[in-house]
Amino acid sequence: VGGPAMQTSQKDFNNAVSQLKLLKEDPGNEVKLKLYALYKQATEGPCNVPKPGMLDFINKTKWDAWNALGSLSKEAARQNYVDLVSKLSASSESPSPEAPAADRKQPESDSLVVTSGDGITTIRLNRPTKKNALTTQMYHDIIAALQAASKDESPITVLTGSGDYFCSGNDLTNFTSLPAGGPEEMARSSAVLLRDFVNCFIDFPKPLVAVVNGPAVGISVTILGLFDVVYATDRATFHTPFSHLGQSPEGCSSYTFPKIMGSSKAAEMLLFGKKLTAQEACAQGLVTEVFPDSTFQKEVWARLKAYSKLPPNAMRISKQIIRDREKEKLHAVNAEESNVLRERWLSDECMNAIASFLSRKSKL
Ligand SMILES: CCCC/C=C/CC(=O)SCCNC(=O)CCNC(=O)[C@H](O)C(C)(C)COP(=O)(O)OP(=O)(O)OC[C@H]1O[C@@H](n2cnc3c(N)ncnc32)[C@H](O)[C@@H]1OP(=O)(O)O
Repeated sequence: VGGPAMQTSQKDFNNAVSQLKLLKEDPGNEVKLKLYALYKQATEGPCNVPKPGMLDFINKTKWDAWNALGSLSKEAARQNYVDLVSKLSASSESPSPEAPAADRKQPESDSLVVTSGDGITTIRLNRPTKKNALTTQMYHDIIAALQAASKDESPITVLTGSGDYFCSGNDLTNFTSLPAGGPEEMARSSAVLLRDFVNCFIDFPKPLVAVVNGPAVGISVTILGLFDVVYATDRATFHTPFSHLGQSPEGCSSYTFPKIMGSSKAAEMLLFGKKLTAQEACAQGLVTEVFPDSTFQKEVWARLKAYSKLPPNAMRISKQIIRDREKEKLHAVNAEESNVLRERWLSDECMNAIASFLSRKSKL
């Protein structure tokens, strides 16, 4: 680091600080945290202030990030800061690689990719380095993608993931960017977002298939109870660590899971966070069929392509008959679960669990 670091002048650093304010896109919380830490290190040197208390989430996370830079020199921190800002400026100026389809609003971030072809609209979670954890933006993008898919030409809609995970559930850093209204406002807006997100799955009018390409955690497991068909690789696992996180069930799972697998198996998952293998999830009715990982993609897509040639109106109407009987109940359950979670998110149990996940991160 010594050589190039020495070449970064104070002027380059000041320019980078100004350039950052001109970025067209929000770089996201993790990058902002990194920038904060590098800025502090570059201007004040190694972290020299007392660690904030456990429940002072934001300041503790910032402190952890700064402290994690250890004895990095001011010059090296300046260089890293300048490099990072220049990378961000370059990527925010590069044009989008794909022209938006005329009838579909493209997702706001590249963490979600929506494509259509062979009679199938595929919504792909595309944040593999974070195990496809769902950011707030991704919830909004999935809602928009489902609304568009409900009106598009494809008879079948699929949700799947990129990389080795299907999805690691809610991105736990979502809870660290507190709005002006503080934790209460954060909990309120998250509950509204959760309710709207789950409502889209309840109301989705066509066959909705989950292609579970790897382990699934939290909300990515619970919503499976609202899909019509769930295909899983034999590498997939399914767990909902709600109690570990001081949280409670969502995605209508407090209603769908007992119905699908019986109350005691559902309780083992929802209360104790028991992790199921793909075979177990299939035996309990949460998964429709399990495929060997080596042939998973080939077999599943071949089958879905064949199904997509079935008469689309017949499939919609059949789904409607099945779903309509349950809709009112599902909406009521969703509203209740979202309200309960709103309070849970403000509990010490939940705050401590999230703080503990975040401090695990900062040590990595
Ligand atoms: C507004 C609506 C709210 C709806 C609420 C829903 C409730 C839930 O979904 S509860 C479930 C929440 N999810 C979790 O508790 C999972 C947390 N993650 C993990 O336990 C582990 O990361 C893993 C078991 C998924 C994977 O472990 P592994 O050792 O293989 O990989 P890691 O090194 O831990 O992960 C790589 C990378 O990804 C980050 N990451 C993974 N999952 C999340 C997550 N859920 N939130 C935030 N970040 C996540 C992880 O920190 C690593 O990041 P770095 O490389 O930067 O360290």
